[in-house]
Amino acid sequence: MPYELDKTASSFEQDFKEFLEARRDSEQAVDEIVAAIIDRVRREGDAALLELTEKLDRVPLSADTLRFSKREIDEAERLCERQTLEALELATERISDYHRRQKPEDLSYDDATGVRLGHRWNAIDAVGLYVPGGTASYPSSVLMNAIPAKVAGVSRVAMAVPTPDGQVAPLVLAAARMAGVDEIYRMGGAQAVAALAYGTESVAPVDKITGPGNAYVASAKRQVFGHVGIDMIAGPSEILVVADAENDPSWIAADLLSQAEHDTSAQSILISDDADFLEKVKRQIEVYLQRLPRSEIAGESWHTHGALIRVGQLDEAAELVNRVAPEHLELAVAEPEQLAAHIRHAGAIFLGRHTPEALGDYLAGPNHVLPTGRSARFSSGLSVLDFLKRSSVIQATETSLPAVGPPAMTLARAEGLDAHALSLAVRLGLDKQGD
Ligand SMILES: NC(=O)c1ccc[n+]([C@@H]2O[C@H](COP(=O)([O-])OP(=O)(O)OC[C@H]3O[C@@H](n4cnc5c(N)ncnc54)[C@H](O)[C@@H]3O)[C@@H](O)[C@H]2O)c1
Ligand SMILES: N[C@H](CO)Cc1c[nH]c[nH+]1
Ligand SMILES: [Zn+2]
Repeated sequence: MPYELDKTASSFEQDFKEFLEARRDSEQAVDEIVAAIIDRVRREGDAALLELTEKLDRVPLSADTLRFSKREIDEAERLCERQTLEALELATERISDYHRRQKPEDLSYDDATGVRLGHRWNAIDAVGLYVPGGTASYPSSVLMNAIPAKVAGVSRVAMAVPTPDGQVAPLVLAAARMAGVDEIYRMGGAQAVAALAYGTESVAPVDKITGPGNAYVASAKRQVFGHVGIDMIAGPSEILVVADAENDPSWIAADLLSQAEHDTSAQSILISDDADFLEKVKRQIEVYLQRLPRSEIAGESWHTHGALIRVGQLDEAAELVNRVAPEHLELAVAEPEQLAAHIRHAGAIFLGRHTPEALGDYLAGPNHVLPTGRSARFSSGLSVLDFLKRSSVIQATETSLPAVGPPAMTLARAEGLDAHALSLAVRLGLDKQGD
């Protein structure tokens, strides 16, 4: 059964806390498995990578077959249906258009003392894109990772995708070519993240790893952070819908299942002020679960990590949303903007009854790689900025240094760092002993 919580009940706070913490224990077990995998790949390189890929994805590979060849990508493109490629092209255009608008400008100005200040943006040299592929394939995630990297100007874009039982969706390879990916490797999970971070004989290391994945991928990214950069924790998908009773229950039920079907660890929450409506959605979910192909995954996810929450008034929902900090938030209410004004923590917000989250997954334009596990409290969806970094620029001159140098010397001496003071003093002619 999904959790059923009533905001007016005296046990609400405790129940809600338990609901939010339910996934933590299983995360700890995953962390231990992942630490051992990373350690092996780091020490043994290709040998461990290939052995783990054979064990976990059931695909025997050699150093020669780890990377997809040009011929394999040509062949995959030929296998894709025209209509699907056209939809992918449309998605590429829309996602590119949105992300090009994110490109930031350099900054440069002269302050009142005449010192020139600013910053310059530079692309990261090499990035590793993780594209999930354990139980479903995600050509859309190829575009969402690769397009911002290319817009930023990254020169080496390597992609990892697992090929369980040796299978890969041709559209994944077609999407990689469409988006300009340079290298594609048949590897997934923690071993792929470790190979990208530390490098092996066959995989050159990258500087930053981005992209979504299951709990193993999310844990691996967390554990290699510091050696390489990462975008965020984009783990098992989540949706939170706030809906009034004017909605068609079947629309909302489908929206909740759209994220539940990603992973048994996905999370779907519905908040409403109407108990009858919650009951109708719950019943409709069971109806859909009878017919959806991925109902085994969606059903387990819904029954273990789903929640129906009744509030007295819909405006109480904002406080709960901010505590959950969901990856995706749908506001299926009459005045979505009014409610959205009180939302501070959500990866992406979908306004109104006609904006299902699935639109954002594919081709609305904004990125679908979004923070999960309450990390929307401190991070944002993937963007062009994730593939850039900033160097600040400072230029003082013979005439402007005298204005800012002496107070800097004062601070250096206050810190007891005399060589700092000296490097200013010698330029200002204030180093009496040096004469
Ligand atoms: N947050 C986002 O932006 C976003 C976007 C798209 C997808 N997703 C999520 O990505 C995930 C995709 O998951 P998936 O499983 O289909 O593919 P995946 O590629 O993330 O994971 C598959 C890999 O998991 C590893 N693995 C599986 N079981 C393991 C075990 N017992 N021990 C060690 N490693 C193991 C294997 O190495 C396998 O290659 C879902 O959770 C989905 O919700 C998130
Ligand atoms: N909802 C996922 C992000 O959590 C992204 C996705 C890709 N394909 C379908 N959905
Ligand atoms: Zn989705």
